[in-house]
Amino acid sequence: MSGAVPPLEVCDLACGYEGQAVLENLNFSVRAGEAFFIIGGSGCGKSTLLRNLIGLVQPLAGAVRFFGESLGSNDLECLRRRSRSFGVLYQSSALWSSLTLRENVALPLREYSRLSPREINELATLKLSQVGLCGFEDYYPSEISGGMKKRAGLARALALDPPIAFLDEPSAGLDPITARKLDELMLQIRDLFGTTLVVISHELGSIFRVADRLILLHPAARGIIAEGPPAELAGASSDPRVREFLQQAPITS
Ligand SMILES: Nc1ncnc2c1ncn2[C@@H]1O[C@H](COP(=O)(O)OP(=O)(O)OP(=O)(O)O)[C@@H](O)[C@H]1O
Repeated sequence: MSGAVPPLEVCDLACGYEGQAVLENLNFSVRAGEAFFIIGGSGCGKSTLLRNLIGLVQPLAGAVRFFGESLGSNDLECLRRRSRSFGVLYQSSALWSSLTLRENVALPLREYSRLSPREINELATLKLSQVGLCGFEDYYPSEISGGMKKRAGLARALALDPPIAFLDEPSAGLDPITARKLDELMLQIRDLFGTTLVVISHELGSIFRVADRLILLHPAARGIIAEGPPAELAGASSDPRVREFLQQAPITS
């Protein structure tokens, strides 16, 4: 794996609003096939960073590279390249309420693939079954639970088999059992499909169950104060801010 171009690389990134940096001098890279978490307390800039990573907002400085390439701004060709490079599960799941789950998952396939309508239907059905929603293809988002919405959003994020999936606070608003099942699903996706997961989270249970490595953001530092495997950082970091954040959680396998 060493020497390979990383799926995601962030170089000297500064991001913020109206010229004011919320985060600066960010440098990190994500390895192929890992579950990489971006964590930190409220207001440290997790969502701001995510918006910059997925191209919703242009960085104040620096670069975001997918497999060594900057994906540029928002013309149609860039959007196509982005849709092939990564999928996104938004915090709200962002499903279209007037479409069934199958139709929601079919949307990116209609937009960015050359498959026939029949193939798109079959693939959307397969994607839903891969996230445990077999039998719910014709349901509307209003007819399913919060956990099922997250699964459907994940199926849509993975519809085009992107090598990277960004997941924004996937367990937010879920009860502990549903959150745990979603964690298991994330691990299955990483292990079965080799998808590189970039997960925004402040759910410590999820961090310790799923993350291979993480970066911890801190608002006062306007950047990264720790990087590495969660258990290693919780046990060995000399920075009290890191221990304070990570030691609130029971460490589970
Ligand atoms: N659209 C915006 N315009 C100006 N400032 C913003 C905007 N969105 C966020 N901020 C500011 O940027 C900082 C980081 O916010 P951000 O939402 O990225 O943090 P977060 O870590 O995602 O927080 P949370 O966990 O509560 O969602 C905060 O000080 C916030 O007030």
